[in-house]
Amino acid sequence: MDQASGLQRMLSAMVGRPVPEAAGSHQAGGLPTAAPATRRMCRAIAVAGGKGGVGKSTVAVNLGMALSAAGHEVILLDADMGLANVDVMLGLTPSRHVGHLLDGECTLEELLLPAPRGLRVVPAGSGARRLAQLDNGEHAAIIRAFDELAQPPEYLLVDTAAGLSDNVTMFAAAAAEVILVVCDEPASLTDAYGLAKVLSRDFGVRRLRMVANMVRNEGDARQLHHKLARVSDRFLDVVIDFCGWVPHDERLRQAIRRQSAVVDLWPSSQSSLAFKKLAGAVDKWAEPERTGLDRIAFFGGRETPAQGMPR
Ligand SMILES: Nc1ncnc2c1ncn2[C@@H]1O[C@H](COP(=O)(O)OP(=O)(O)OP(=O)(O)O)[C@@H](O)[C@H]1O
Repeated sequence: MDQASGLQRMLSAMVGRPVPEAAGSHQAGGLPTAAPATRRMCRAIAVAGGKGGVGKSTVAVNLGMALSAAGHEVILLDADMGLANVDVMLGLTPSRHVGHLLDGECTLEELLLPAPRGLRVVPAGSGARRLAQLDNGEHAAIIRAFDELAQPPEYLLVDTAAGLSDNVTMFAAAAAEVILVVCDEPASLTDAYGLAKVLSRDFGVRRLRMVANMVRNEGDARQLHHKLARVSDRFLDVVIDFCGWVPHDERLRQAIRRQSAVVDLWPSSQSSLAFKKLAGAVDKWAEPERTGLDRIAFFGGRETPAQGMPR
């Protein structure tokens, strides 16, 4: 069995039906061991997933707020350029967005919008086609703007768009960590696999994390991870670690309708507790090794001042 047809079979088994063949595949490879380091490095975490509607923005907003509520300095960049939704989800009313930054009309500092629990948001701008098709120089300008912050955050959460556009891959590859949000739908698994393939093959990303969203319990979440990891272990040069799960929770939908984060509105709800647990897990991650990579990255090893106290 050649490698391509092997992948085909595995993908079909993963989603329970035949899957059209994708171009190219990769040999499995090793993962460099992450070196322990101090907890004061600025860390960028992209929240991605490939498929639309799997809960990327929900995870980015609530994980960001859970980290912020635990006393960390957190900025959330809405990187769904041109179709901003983080500000809408949180009921914020930005007067400027990333487009104004690119045009030199404001600094990144001036763009930061305060949200509940100490979270700060960089809005993406809505309805601007130009923002949905940024070129590499513009991606680099946005990423570099974070180097100019007088007080760099401890965490930068980057909420990426759906799909595999440069807006997704450039921002994801520039982050030290990438969380793939996956739900129990065949297209979610295959799209997450597709994104993992592009990030590993074209950008040299060697480790991803997976959060299972809208699942019933941890068993289902781990099963979902197993399906994805089984195929990626075999065909991609990237390791996908399980990093947590969020239950399907009606409270979460209600919070979104009220333009609030569930973590803020109903801190004891099932999903809020899951986001707090996820935040605790994220805060225990070791520093990733990204040595030898020749690409633009958020912060590039910059350190942040000492952490604050829980809010
Ligand atoms: N754990 C959950 N329980 C219940 N509903 C959820 C959960 N996670 C997300 N949702 C709902 O799913 C919908 C899509 O979520 P969200 O907008 O976060 O997805 P997305 O991946 O960012 O979508 P897009 O790629 O289109 O921006 C929202 O209505 C949200 O309320």
